[in-house]
Amino acid sequence: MLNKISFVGAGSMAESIIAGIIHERHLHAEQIHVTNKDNKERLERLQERYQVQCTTDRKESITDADVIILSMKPHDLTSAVEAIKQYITPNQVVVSVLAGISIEQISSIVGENIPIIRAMPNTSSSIGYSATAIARGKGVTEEQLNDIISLFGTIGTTTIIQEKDMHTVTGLSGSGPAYIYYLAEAMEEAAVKSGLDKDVANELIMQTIIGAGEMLKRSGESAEVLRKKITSPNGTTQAGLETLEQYNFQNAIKDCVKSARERSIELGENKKR
Ligand SMILES: NC(=O)C1=CN([C@@H]2O[C@H](COP(=O)(O)OP(=O)(O)OC[C@H]3O[C@@H](n4cnc5c(N)ncnc54)[C@H](OP(=O)(O)O)[C@@H]3O)[C@@H](O)[C@H]2O)C=CC1
Ligand SMILES: O=C(O)[C@@H]1CCC=N1
Repeated sequence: MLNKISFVGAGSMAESIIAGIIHERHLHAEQIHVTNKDNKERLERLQERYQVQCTTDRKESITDADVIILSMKPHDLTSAVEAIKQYITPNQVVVSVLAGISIEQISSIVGENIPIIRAMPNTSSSIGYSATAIARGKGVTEEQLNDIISLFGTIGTTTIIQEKDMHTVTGLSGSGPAYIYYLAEAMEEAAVKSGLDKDVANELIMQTIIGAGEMLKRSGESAEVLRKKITSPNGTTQAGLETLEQYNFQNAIKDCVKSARERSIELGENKKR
């Protein structure tokens, strides 16, 4: 049972999780504490929007928190943790949503005696639709793990994975919503170019994506089978898919996920910012 959670980092991902938790009423706003580097306006905005406890006082934010959620960019991890480390105790659990950074790396900065969990949510958290992968570090108790599963469970699905798979998951479902939005942008542009009203196009695209997602979830059939059911011989879908093939669409997607995965590895190796 969580009484206080503390976000260190108040950007897009922190806000998506906060919005989801508040929306699902998993915790009261006053149980959620948020701090960032130095952007006071951003903290004020979050406080106004969600009534969460925003402060630049790191001691106040960290002390007595059951969970500390690290939600800064990977290159800010060391400086952010150095500033809060003195207030973290072994009965707290640190959850990192950072791409690429391993539990071992976090542990070496936070302290070997602090339990650490890695989570890879996505921005659909804000409406309770995240696909969150969770990897457990050494020293995390069953109770702490269950608390974290239940926290992320309020903002979408949770899947326990081995930490070695975190780079792949980051490139797949962490970044994944952006690939879908990119597709939606192109579909909208094509529709508008053919004379369709933008709002009409958006309504149809949106429902098409939701419907396809729900079919994948509920029909019990594979993506391939579902695709084939739409593709009449010599019909419109076939014509569309043949064009995608000419552009090597599937290879582009495979390379997209691969590049994101490789970037996650690179972030962990601290090669390039
Ligand atoms: N965006 C996404 O879809 C996803 C992101 N992630 C991960 O979440 C993390 C955050 O990403 P995102 O929210 O997009 O990033 P943003 O750039 O939107 O936010 C970063 C936040 O970190 C804060 N910060 C920087 N330095 C410090 C510090 N020293 N102490 C405390 N806070 C600090 C910033 O504060 P200030 O404004 O004051 O500088 C800002 O609030 C990344 O590690 C990313 O890999 C994971 C899954 C999905
Ligand atoms: O682009 C990024 O690095 C982060 C991690 C996953 C999604 N956004």
